Amino acid sequence: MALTISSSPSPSVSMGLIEQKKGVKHLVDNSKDMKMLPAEFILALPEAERPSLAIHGSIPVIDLSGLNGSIEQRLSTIHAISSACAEWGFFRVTNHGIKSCMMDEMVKVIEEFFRLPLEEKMRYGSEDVMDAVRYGTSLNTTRKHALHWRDFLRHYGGPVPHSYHLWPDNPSNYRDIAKEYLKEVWQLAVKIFGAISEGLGLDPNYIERSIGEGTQIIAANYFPPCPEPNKTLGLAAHSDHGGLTILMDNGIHGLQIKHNQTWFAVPHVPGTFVVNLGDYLEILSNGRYKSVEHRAVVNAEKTRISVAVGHGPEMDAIVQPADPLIKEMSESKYRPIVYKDYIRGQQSTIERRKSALHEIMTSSDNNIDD
Ligand SMILES: O=C(O)CCC(=O)C(=O)O
Ligand SMILES: [Fe+2]
Repeated sequence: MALTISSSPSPSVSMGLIEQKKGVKHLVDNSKDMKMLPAEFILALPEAERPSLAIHGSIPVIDLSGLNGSIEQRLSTIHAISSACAEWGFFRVTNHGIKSCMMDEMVKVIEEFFRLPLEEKMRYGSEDVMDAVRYGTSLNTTRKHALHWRDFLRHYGGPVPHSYHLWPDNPSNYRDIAKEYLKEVWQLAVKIFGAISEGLGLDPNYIERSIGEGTQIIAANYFPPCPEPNKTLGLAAHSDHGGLTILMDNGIHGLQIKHNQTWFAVPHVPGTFVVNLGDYLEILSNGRYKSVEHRAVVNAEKTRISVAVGHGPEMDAIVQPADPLIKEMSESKYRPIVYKDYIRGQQSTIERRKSALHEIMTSSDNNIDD
């Protein structure tokens, strides 16, 4: 069922448009002892999809040190990654080579950014989904929809971050820390892309070659405590547009993933990353792997921060299934599309889920609800 703006009368208070655009941190900071969720945030979620009903589960855990081990270890790690991609589309990585202190430092500087006065953050305010740097709130404030309980900072990274000079210069160490973090995360993504290529029976460099210079986008999400967390979401169900997202948070639970039509809560495990497949890999694998819907739930007590970094092809690349996989399956299950057009379309939806991907599927027998 679609998420729609609740039509039932709500006893909650209501906010003006200007106030809405100031975001949820500002709202919470300026409302003493808020007990009720403002009506604009109430999401009409089907009963079975209530955040509190998610099952506590565990996703596959991949020890990446296996990729540098003996031939047997390497093959068994690649096999474990392929199975995780086919069965879950989500896995946790350990021994990934990024130091915990760097992860902590990144979360800390993001937290400092969100703690800046509103005017300072608004220097990066943008409603254009393609802008290189954007501070904002909810999902898409240019269109009327039930608001999401999150503020965000998004910007491009990449091995050579062309937009570096546009990134926040306050906190003063933000650029240095983010640059270093994004560089390491990029290398990690390339390593996993290599294993996924091999698992798909492709040349080990196939995906790396396909993404070329690539596109890396960081989305730092800030979810303050919410007065009625079961009535809204920090981020509603969506799949990511890129190939791989590498995600961490500040230790506060909130990520849920849809697996076999059931929402699973994914716990925080210190020092690890959660990796998920996005639409680009579903397309490239010609549907062998599916991007997975996930969402962020909020809680009444603690602020949650998550840092998601997506990795996809160059903006002007034409996204389509890998040739060898089209030949193997005797059909192409997705229509070619320029990646930036795909992103623009996906980011402009308000009922996100996997709607953008469904638009480019060539046959209706693709499992719509996977
Ligand atoms: O907050 C989370 O755990 C998920 C964030 C996410 O899915 C995103 O930014 O795309
Ligand atoms: Fe996501």
